[in-house]
Amino acid sequence: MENGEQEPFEDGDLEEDPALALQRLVDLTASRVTPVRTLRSCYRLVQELGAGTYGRVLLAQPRRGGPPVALKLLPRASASWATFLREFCVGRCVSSHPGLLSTLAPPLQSPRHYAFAQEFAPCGDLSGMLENRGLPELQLRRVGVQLAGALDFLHSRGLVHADVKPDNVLVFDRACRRIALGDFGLTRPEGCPAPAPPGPLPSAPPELCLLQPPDTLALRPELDSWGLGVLLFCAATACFPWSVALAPDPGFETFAGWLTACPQPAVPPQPWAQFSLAAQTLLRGLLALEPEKRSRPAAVLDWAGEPWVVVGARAEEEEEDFGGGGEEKGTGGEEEASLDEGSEEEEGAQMGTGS
Ligand SMILES: Nc1ncnc2c1ncn2[C@@H]1O[C@H](COP(=O)(O)OP(=O)(O)OP(=O)(O)O)[C@@H](O)[C@H]1O
Repeated sequence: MENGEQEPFEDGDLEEDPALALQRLVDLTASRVTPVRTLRSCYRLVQELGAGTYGRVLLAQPRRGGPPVALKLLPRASASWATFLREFCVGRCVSSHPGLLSTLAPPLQSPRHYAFAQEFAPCGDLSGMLENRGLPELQLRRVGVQLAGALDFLHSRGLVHADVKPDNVLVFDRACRRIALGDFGLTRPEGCPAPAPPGPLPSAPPELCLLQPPDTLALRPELDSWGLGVLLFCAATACFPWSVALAPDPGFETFAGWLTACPQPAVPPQPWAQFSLAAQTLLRGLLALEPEKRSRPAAVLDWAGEPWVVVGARAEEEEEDFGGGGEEKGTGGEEEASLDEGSEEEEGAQMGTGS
């Protein structure tokens, strides 16, 4: 923290009871949020990086120097103080792991926004890299291994991410030597009640899709195993295996039929036949229909030394495509970018006009 007081975070250690420890951190952090008249007093706001359900993420250059950051803005009109503090605290607690996006102190509040900075990923999120085609074999396995390590770390701290999907994987280089899982907005201690998803989500497991509001489900790490299985499928094929993990979705029915067929067919149905036997075994484990039978994310490591995709083996030049410099986002020119109205209206001016 900037005020020189010791920060209440101990290298990802959430102590004996993660829920109690997280609440203690939230309580301590509440008095340490720095009020600012405008975010522009601390940052030069460069461009919008993305927007989600809860807020916007801006590329920002700290005025005191240092590398550019991704500044997450949660509008005070819609985001609760507790939600903001919890997302910031979880992010700080897990920042020591390279597979989890680092969150930077201090948390800020301006008249219209709660905000905190995270390390900036120059290649954006994984869904942006999957617009036309799946990742080449090498990158695919790099993504799998890093996410397995990240989730294993999170679970060992008693936390469940609960929102593993391509949009939440940030990419630092197009060869995927470093990727990191971000967006800890839904991350909670294991055992916390999870509500039914607001609508059909392709990354949600069957037990969550079956929930009828107001019923809830206790969060378990197996939820993230399922999310990881769906994500690996997406990363390999550039599409989701189903719209929702419920019958009568045809993609889900095909998969569930393959999983439960007795005897097993010699060749799996499409689209699963494009995976190697190693990857089929991995995906069947991560995507087991019953949560208690699901593999832990670390199962990825058992299969990381073998090819995962057999059909449409990619040409070498494609691999090189992904290894190059690519379309990294920079900090732009010297001028501040003009962003949509609504970013910091309290400042009474569009970005690009003030300093
Ligand atoms: N550190 C970062 N570096 C680069 N881009 C980022 C970074 N963080 C977020 N983004 C971009 O902003 C988008 C939204 O970020 P984030 O998922 O944190 O917001 P959200 O409102 O919580 O979204 P969601 O609706 O998925 O919950 C990401 O999908 C990504 O494209």
